[in-house]
This record gives sequence, structure tokens and C-alpha cells, in this order.
Amino acid sequence: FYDLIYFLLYTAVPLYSLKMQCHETFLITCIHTVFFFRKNPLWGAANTGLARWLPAEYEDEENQPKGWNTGRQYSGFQLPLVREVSNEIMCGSSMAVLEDSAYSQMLVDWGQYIDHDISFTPQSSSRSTFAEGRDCLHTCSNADPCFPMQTPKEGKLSSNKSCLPFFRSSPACINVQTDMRPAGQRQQMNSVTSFIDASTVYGPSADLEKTLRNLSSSEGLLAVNSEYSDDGRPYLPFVSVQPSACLQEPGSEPAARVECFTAGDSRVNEILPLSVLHTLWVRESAKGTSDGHFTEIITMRDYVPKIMGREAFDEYLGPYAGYNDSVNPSVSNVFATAAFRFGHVTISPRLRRLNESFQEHQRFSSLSLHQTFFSPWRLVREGGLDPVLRGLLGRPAALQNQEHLMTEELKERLLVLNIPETLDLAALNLQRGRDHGLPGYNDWRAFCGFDRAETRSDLVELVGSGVLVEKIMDVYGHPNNIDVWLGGLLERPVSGARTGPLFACLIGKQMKTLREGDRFWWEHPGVFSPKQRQELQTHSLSRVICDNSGVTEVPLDPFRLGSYPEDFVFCGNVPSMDLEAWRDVKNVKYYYNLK
Ligand code: HEM
Ligand SMILES: [Ca+2]
Repeated sequence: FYDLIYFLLYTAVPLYSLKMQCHETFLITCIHTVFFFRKNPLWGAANTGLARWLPAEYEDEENQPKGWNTGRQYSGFQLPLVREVSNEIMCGSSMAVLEDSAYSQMLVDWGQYIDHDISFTPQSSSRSTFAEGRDCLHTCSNADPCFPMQTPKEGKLSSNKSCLPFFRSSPACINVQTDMRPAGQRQQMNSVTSFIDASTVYGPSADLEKTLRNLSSSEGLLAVNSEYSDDGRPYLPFVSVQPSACLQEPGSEPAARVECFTAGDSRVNEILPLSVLHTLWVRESAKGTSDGHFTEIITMRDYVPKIMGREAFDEYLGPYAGYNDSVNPSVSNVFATAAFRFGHVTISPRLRRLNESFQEHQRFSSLSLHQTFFSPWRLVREGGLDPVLRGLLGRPAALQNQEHLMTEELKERLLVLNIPETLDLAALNLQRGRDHGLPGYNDWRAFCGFDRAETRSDLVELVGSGVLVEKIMDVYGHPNNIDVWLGGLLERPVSGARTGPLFACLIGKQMKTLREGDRFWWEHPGVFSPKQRQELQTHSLSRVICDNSGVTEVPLDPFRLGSYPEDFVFCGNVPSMDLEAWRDVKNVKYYYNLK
């Protein structure tokens, strides 16, 4: 039966959708959210529950986050305030941020971009408490959906209130898993498709995709900005509801507003490099090529081994073993809420903008990270994509450093939309983990088959710093109480990796499900012909940059930090795909690839 359905999906449905939406002779991918007919149609689909790999731990078993009830004891201690943990541990000294000697800032921003393809945990749409209607921005008491982060006296941020606002994540309506869920327990949602399928470009649903397309284009191309262009290349369109919340150039006329960009993912404006990556892929999509599959290849071939290390990659993923319909590809709660947020400590406090010789730009100086939040005007008015792209390629990522974990740009000056005060990303990550009832660090170590850290000396072994372990024990009291995001982050990195053993395990397991649980994974026999697969492998992020920006020299591997000019090549020397492999239209099965 499934074979029959499979056949239909590769023939009838593609032909139908081709008629509806496709364009260009060289089209490879058209739509990517068709999920009916599958054995488990909700697995990996947008707006379904995040998968639970361990049962949730709520204070009332069902709904109340960890830390909700003051005085509640865990292993004999109260959980520390998240802002206190952040103050004590994330920013222990004023030592300068270290630079990664191996990897570029592009590695970091790719991490954020790909994360936005695979997870988005929506927050409560209600801004005030259900019972009394008190606004979550102003109350410092816990009442659903408000779970404010109390601040220690010396840890106040811009508003000078005794707490920072926090909106609980929405409870999930559709759950895809029953085994790990005691009935009635609160679960959280993923509002995007878990699959790596360029939902950042086309949106996670056919409806959103329609709004992103240029309706007057017979070829079904994505809409682009009608007011501004980047030296002839398109920008993303502006959001339709204007004026939007994005920041404006100081002193600019109201008529010269640069609104928020719109894209397949609504977080596109958060920081400048993210908008740059979104724009590149919208430009690339106009070529009618298979951006979803390129994203898979770049992620699994070029990105994942660098963050988890080659050895751990071989252990947790190994070579592609084919599609397995009993693997649930849905993103897990612990991956989205803890493990993949490892990236938050690899972000550099400054965004460099570089000229054609990869030196500081004469006109557009480097920026503090917070100056790039929700500021699309800095692309439109300050030289377009190229100076930022060169900065991402030519400057290092921040190297996680136990003396100075998260840049103050994110710890003290984070902006998120609709909250008119600055926030602390470390505190938010910790509070989000408690909101979701994530089990603690030790439980996740056991889940991965590692020993629990029972004593200080166990922790010193894992973390590698007695001073840091003192601080951890001072705030948490007991190793079992350590929040999983923090514990995972502090582990010494695996050799050749940017994550410790716990996060390498959790990221490795997740990446395996995303690969093996995806029927349309590019290596799955039948999705492409062997010749096409060979061609797809010649494609690279460097080629995408060359084809869609004014950058003319790139490193062959854009995630590796190189020196200019020795490690850079001219775009003419960057391999590109030969589309001949797609010309054989008789080969319907391979031609109409559908995700
Ligand atoms: C300057 C860059 C970045 C900023 C400003 C940023 C900011 C944020 C914010 C505000 C959240 C939501 C926090 C919450 O309320 O729970 C978030 C979530 C997240 N971030 Fe980042 N982030 C950045 C870079 C990264 C990077 C480099 C990675 C990974 C390599 C990453 C991975 C994640 C993940 C997995 C989530 C959870 C997504 C979800 O399921 O909703 N972020 N980030
Ligand atoms: Ca997706």
C-alpha cells in the first residue's frame, strides 16, 4: 500500500502541484509541505508538538513549570533564579571574548538560520494573565501565561523592575507521540516543519507560501522588494502591516521608512546576518533550483561535523542508512530548548563589515551586535548584503570561553519584538527550559548513556574548571538541579568540536532523525538519480554567495576561517552544478522531486 502511495507522490501529486506552482525547465523542488499519505502524517509537520525524549517534569505533574512555586525543594535546595545563574556563571569576568581560530562567523549564523528551518516554539498569544487580565509585561507574579524572571537586586536591566517579563510557550494542540506523555501533561509546539526543507524561504505551510509568492509572476517566483534593490539584486519584501516594529535610521524622514522584511520565517529581522542569509536564499530560489536540498547538504556535510566533531558525527550519524518510516523526525523539546541553543555562546559581540579587500569598510564601520537587532535599514542604507557577507566569511566566530560565556550584547541588551525592554538571553533559555518542564542535566546524561555527575569532582572532570564548578554548586546546591542548557554548555568540548559530549549526543540523535526520518532526503534512492546526486554535491554555500551577491572572492568552505587573500578563491573557480543531469524529462521519478 505504501509503495503505491509512494508512487503516486512521485508522479500524480508532483504533476498536479507542478501545474499549480512550478516554473522553469530546471525546476527541481516545488512544494515541501505535502504530508498526507504518510504512515505517520503528523511527524515533522508544522504546528504539532515537539517530541519528548524524556517525560516532562512539572511541579504539579501536569502544567506548572519548574521554579513556579516558591520554596519548592529539589534535592534539598530551591532552584536558583535564572537571572542569578546568568549573572554568576555566564559573565564571570571582564576578559575579552576569545576568537575561534578555525571557524568563521558564518558557521554561527548558519546555525541560527538552520535552527529557524527546524524549530519555532510559539509563545502564548495572550499577553495577559487568564484569570485577572494582568499584563505579563507589568506583573512580577506567576499566573499563566506569565512566568516572570525575578531579578536579584544587583541584576536589574533597563526597566529597573524586580523581574523580567516572560511569556510561557503555547501548549500544543496536536501531539505526535503518546509514549512519553502521561495523559493531560502540557506539551509545547513546533510551528515550523522539522524537516530541513527551506521553510525559512517558502514558509512552513502552503497558505503562507502563497502569500510569499509574486502573484503576477506566471513562473510563481517569490515576491521581492518593490521599493529598494541592492545594486540590482532584490531585497526581501516588506511586511504588509505598516508601520512595522523594526528600528529606523536615526533622523530619517517618515517617508523613508525601511520596514521589517518578510520571509518564510517570521524571525528574519532579529539580527542582520540572519536577514542576509534569508535574502541570499530568496535570490537563489529565483533560479528554480532545489534550495531545500542544498540546505540539507550544506548542513549535514559542512556544518554538523564541525559543531559536534567528526568522531561524534561518525558515532551518532555515520553514513546515510536510508529512509526509515519508523523514525520520528519531529524536533525534540530538549534539542530546541537546550542543546541547539549552544550557539548562543558562540556569537561575537561585533559585526564586522568589510570592503572588497576584506578590510574594515571605510564607510560602514563594524557594529555592536545590539545595533543590528531588527534593523533592516542597515542593509538598505548601508551598502547592502556584501559588506556583511564579507564580515561573516572573513572574521572568526567567538570561541566559547569559561571565563566569559555569553556576550553582554545578548546577556544585557537583547531585544525581542513586542517587549519594550532589554532582556537576557541566558536567563530566557533557562526559564524556557523550566517552562517546558525539561528534566535536569543529569537525567539527560543518563539518557545519553553517560554517568551522572554525583559529586563536585565528577563535575570538575566534565567541566574542566574547579572555579566554575564552585560557582555552579554555589548557585544550584546539587548537581541534579543543574538546568540542562547550562550543564550541557559548560562541558568541555569533545575533540574537534564546539560542543561537549551531552550536546554532541543530543544534536547527533536529532540530526539522525531529521535525516533518516525524511522521505525526501536528498540521498534517499528515488529522490534523485545517481548523476543528479553527484551534481548536487558540487554545490556549496560559497557558490550561492557568488551567484547571489556582489562578493567576488570566497573561501571554498565558508565555515572555515581563512586569511585573505591566501585562502580565498575567485568565484569563477568555485565549482557549480551542471544542470544537464536534470534535462532528461523522461525520467519523471527523478525530475519531479517533491518535498
Ligand atoms: C545574535 C544571534 C542570536 C540571537 C539574537 C538569538 C536570539 C534568540 C531568542 C530571543 C530566542 C528565543 C528565546 C526564548 O524566549 O526562549 C532564541 C531561540 C533559539 N535560538 Fe537563538 N539567537 C541567536 C543565535 C542563535 C544561534 C547561533 C543558534 C544555534 C546555533 C540559535 C539557536 C536557537 C534555538 C534552537 C532556539 C529555540 C527555537 C525555538 O524552538 O523556538 N540561536 N534565540
Ligand atoms: Ca523546516
